[in-house]
Amino acid sequence: MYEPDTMTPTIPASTSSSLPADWRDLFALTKPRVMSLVIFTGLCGLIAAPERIHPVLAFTAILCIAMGAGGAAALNQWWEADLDAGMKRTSKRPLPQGRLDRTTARDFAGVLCAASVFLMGFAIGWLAAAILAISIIYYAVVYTIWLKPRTPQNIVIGGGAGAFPPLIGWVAATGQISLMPVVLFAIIFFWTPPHFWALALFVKSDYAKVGIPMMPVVAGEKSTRRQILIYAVLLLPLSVVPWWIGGTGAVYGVSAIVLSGLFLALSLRVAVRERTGPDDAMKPEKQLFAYSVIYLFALFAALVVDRFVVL
Ligand code: HEM
Ligand SMILES: CC(C)=CCC/C(C)=C/CC/C(C)=C/COP(=O)(O)OP(=O)(O)O
Repeated sequence: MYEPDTMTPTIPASTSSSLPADWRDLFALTKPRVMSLVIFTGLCGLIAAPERIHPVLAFTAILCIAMGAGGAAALNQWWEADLDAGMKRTSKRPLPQGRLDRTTARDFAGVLCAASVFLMGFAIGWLAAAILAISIIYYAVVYTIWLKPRTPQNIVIGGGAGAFPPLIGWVAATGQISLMPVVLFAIIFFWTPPHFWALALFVKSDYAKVGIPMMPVVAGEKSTRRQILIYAVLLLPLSVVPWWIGGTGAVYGVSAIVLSGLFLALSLRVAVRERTGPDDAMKPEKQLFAYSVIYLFALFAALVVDRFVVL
């Protein structure tokens, strides 16, 4: 396991007492901004699928994805409260700030996760429920507890967790797994390393401080930049596969080429760049991170638009 230089567990002592749970803190525990894209990709998977389900069932399926993903994110923060307290970016979260006690967070997370899987199973189907359960375990246990503190490949392997939502949406609509949702899974899987390492480059010192072996900390900036480029290169043809296999029309295909082309251009700029010093604002890295989020929203929106527009 990667050995940290220093550990700074600085959670206020008040977390051990029982605090009244504020709904805003519980909501924050679900990482709502990250989850907005998780929910969106799940919804797009459901809409892009060739079969329709009743709107109430569709709403229920998306609610289950939101509850499961939010519950897993809450479990992640329950487990990592000490680490979060030591990092500038995460130190304002409810647990490190002592606004919520750990038992409440754990119970809230457990209820959300269990309810999401059972509701999905009873209302939609047990295949979708099983994949939802796998993705929760993947994020909360395989990534958070096992991979994240051990290997710089944590987010490459762990990226699978966040790639499941469109597959779950698709299976909720059709009841089965086919090639298209597997390709959608692969697109998010290959998108995750550039998405995350762009951010990791400019918060590297945070991760180093608490001993998390993120790629820039372990392999260095140069290697991380090169690896970002490799994934962006692979992502371009992969994002066009849905069109190539006849799963979508030209609206999606052309959008994928344009969006992925820009993704590649921004990644290339990050890859060839040398940091100029400690005051370097890392603007290209921040732009790539911001664009990665826009990219995935736009790509999945194109998938849905394509379904309704016939050229
Ligand atoms: C192992 C995989 C991933 C890792 C390690 C990761 C990590 C991160 C981190 C650390 C942030 C900063 C969030 C914050 O400061 O609270 C972030 C932001 C974000 N992530 Fe990811 N991410 C992953 C996968 C995903 C996936 C699969 C999605 C959605 C499909 C996603 C969507 C987002 C969004 C929308 C933001 C921006 C949130 C904001 O506006 O602050 N991420 N990600
Ligand atoms: C349905 C379901 C369970 C979906 C999974 C949702 C999902 C997006 C998983 C990806 C993992 C993720 C957001 C990691 C954030 O990294 P981190 O937790 O290491 O970030 P932090 O340092 O901000 O805590």
